[in-house]
Amino acid sequence: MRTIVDAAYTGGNKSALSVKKPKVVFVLGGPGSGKGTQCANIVEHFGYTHLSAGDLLRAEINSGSENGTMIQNMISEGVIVPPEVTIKLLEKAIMESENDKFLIDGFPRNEENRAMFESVTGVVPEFVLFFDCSEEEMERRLLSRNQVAKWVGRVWSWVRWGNGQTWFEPKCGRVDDNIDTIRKRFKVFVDSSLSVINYYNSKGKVKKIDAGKPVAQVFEAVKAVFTPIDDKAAA
Ligand SMILES: Nc1ncnc2c1ncn2[C@@H]1O[C@H](COP(=O)(O)OP(=O)(O)O)[C@@H](O)[C@H]1O
Ligand SMILES: Nc1ccn([C@@H]2O[C@H](COP(=O)(O)OP(=O)(O)O)[C@@H](O)[C@H]2O)c(=O)n1
Ligand SMILES: [Mg+2]
Repeated sequence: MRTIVDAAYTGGNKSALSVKKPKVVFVLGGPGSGKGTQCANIVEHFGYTHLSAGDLLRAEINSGSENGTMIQNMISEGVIVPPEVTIKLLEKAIMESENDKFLIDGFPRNEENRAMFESVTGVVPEFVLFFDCSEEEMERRLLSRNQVAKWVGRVWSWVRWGNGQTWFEPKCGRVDDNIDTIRKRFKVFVDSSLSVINYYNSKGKVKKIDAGKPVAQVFEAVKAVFTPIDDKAAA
């Protein structure tokens, strides 16, 4: 059965989002710049729903969908998945939510993502939050995210098997948080994603945050962006 979301891709019909008209903020920045971490804070303080494009794609792999193998291969290589796949997942998540305010994290990652999202859904972002961070710092964070995931896996298998000698090295963490794929993801960010940030910058929509600082300090800067002007005057 054709759903209203499918209809958006089969020509002629209006996208479901052009009817819902959600308020959208794009959250962009290199891999490891802290998008997911700060989105969790924004959700808590400002009532947005967080949609991570990467998380939606990983959930699609785990659901056993027909696109799963293709997505898995592309993520392992650090390349960008065809936009119709990612947009469909975002549209579905937005339509299934009762909220009307969304942080879209890690999307659009190239011009094709951006142009198709705007033309299919008719939605333009309120603004774009850009986490600016050096590659050295992002690399450190991603490798440490991988280490933390591995230790969590080891402890989990220790608890599960009840002895210190695990029978297997658990496969934990993200397949793309290894140094080779991290470097490829940095290259994709510079070659393809920065142009999206430049595009929105030319429209005066980019709020740039220095993301190289500790989490709490980054969030202070983020809060200033989200706090309405009236509230700032009253504070
Ligand atoms: N400001 C920060 N300082 C140090 N580490 C951070 C900071 N923000 C996030 N991290 C850590 O860096 C890693 C990547 O953060 P994450 O939010 O997943 O980034 P992204 O979604 O942009 O890849 C995580 O392990 C996270 O705990
Ligand atoms: N718009 C998007 C977002 C993610 N992805 C894929 O998902 C991977 C992980 O994205 P992510 O946003 O979870 O990664 P981080 O920037 O959070 O580290 C990317 O390297 C791409 O392979 C994509 O193809 N298109
Ligand atoms: Mg992330």
